[in-house]
Amino acid sequence: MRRAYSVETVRAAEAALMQRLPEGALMQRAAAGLAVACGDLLRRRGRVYGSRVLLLVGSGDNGGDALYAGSRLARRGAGVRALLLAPDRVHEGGLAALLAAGGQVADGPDGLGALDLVVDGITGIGGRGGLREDAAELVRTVTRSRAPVIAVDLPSGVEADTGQVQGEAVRADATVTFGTYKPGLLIDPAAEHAGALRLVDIGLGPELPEPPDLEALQYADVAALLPLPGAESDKYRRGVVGVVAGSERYPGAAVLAVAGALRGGAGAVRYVGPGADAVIARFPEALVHAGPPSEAGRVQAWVVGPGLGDGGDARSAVADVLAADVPVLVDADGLRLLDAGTVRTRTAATVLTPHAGEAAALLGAAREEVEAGRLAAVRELAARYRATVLLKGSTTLVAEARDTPVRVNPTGTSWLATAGSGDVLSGLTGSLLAAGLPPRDAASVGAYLHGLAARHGSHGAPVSAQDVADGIPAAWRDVRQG
Ligand SMILES: NC(=O)C1=CN([C@@H]2O[C@H](COP(=O)(O)OP(=O)(O)OC[C@H]3O[C@@H](n4cnc5c(N)ncnc54)[C@H](O)[C@@H]3O)[C@@H](O)[C@H]2O)[C@H](O)CC1
Ligand SMILES: [K+]
Repeated sequence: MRRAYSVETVRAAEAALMQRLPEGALMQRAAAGLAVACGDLLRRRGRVYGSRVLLLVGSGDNGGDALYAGSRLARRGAGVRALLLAPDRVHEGGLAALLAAGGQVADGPDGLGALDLVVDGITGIGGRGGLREDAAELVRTVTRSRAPVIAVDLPSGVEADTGQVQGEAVRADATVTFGTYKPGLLIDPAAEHAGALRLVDIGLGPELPEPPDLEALQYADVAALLPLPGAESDKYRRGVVGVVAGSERYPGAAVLAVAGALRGGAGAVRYVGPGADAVIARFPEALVHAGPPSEAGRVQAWVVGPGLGDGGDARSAVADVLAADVPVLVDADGLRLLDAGTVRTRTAATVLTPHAGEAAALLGAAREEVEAGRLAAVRELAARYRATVLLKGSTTLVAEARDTPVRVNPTGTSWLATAGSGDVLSGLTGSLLAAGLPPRDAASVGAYLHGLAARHGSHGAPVSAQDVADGIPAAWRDVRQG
């Protein structure tokens, strides 16, 4: 499990740890780990000795880390130059160490020549807002040099606590972060700026509280949550998921939601809606029903909404399902037919799976507001609807109304931005609910498998929603084989 903490929590842990350590010890631990990561990258590109390294040095401790790491690379024979953003306000101990190791201070951003590595020590957890113009100009210059970039602690210019990026920010090939992950390293757009993540243990662990502010499931966590049938299982004990989806206008949504549901671990799928012929044609194993969902037979969870439209039938179908005493996942058109009051008073779990536009409608906010503050939006939605919310996007977030960490899905891919992939996700997640997973786990495991299935089908090429559904078994096997 990747766990992330806010800047405030990191600072408190850092302060507590520093009480027990000699002055500057933490920075030395950070710089040592950073130098190792830089050395690994330089060796992959040739060798450390004689390599040309440029440090971008801000006036805080982030710059200090870069300078001490630079001094270690200089001792290993690298040609290290430091570009100081504020020569009058620089980490003196770090600069002295670099110069003592044979490093130099660069005159300016021009005439830097070819570079083998750029180390971004402009800002870390002390950064506020988009990069100031002087720093932004420097970042533009360095980006043009196309040299590989390693970011210190965070790519400078990203918001550590939210993942937001206002204005210019460093785009790194890798980020070496200290003590713990920060939420901004796991959530887009900042996560995209960070590149490959490397966590350096500086001994902060014991000072970090439970629970973390944010967490990201890893293979082993998902493998432990997958519902596996036992010897005594039958299709009913494995759980039956009901799917209310599709309409004259969107018949395919029914087929895609059922496709996802059949691969989510439930023992049977009950389909209710006008798309029965199309569903049966594709999935003869589906149980199909005409008439209201409440007369369709017992289910352990319902999925309602994909391609449902907003007619009278749709409205009554949603109301019918929400009246049931089992977990209900509401997606797509179903979300437009929801009122917070009904959801808040349900005793059984409710899972809402909006994309940013649907989340904005549920919150009465603008879509841009949701996209600019996804973490805040998903938390607000979960609290306001007293539900588990899966906010879809390049990094999908899962929050619940209880005080548990928000989960961020690490397997997302922009290839999932294709029509119908959400229908597959809702069926898959509904199936995990019917198989008995608690709502937060069903939503985060569903998103995890969905992302992995798309990556399986894609390998860098476009995938269709059907490909994603067909890729779920391979993703499931991947997780189990770990
Ligand atoms: N986590 C740990 O236990 C340790 C972290 N270390 C490193 O220290 C930084 C945090 O250092 P701090 O001095 O508090 O702040 P920063 O260096 O991140 O940034 C402050 C610096 O940046 C300037 N600044 C702020 N906002 C902007 C902006 N928008 N544009 C340009 N410049 C900006 C501000 O003026 C300050 O000068 C942490 O990230 C780690 O790298 C320790 O080394 C080890 C322990
Ligand atoms: K940085």
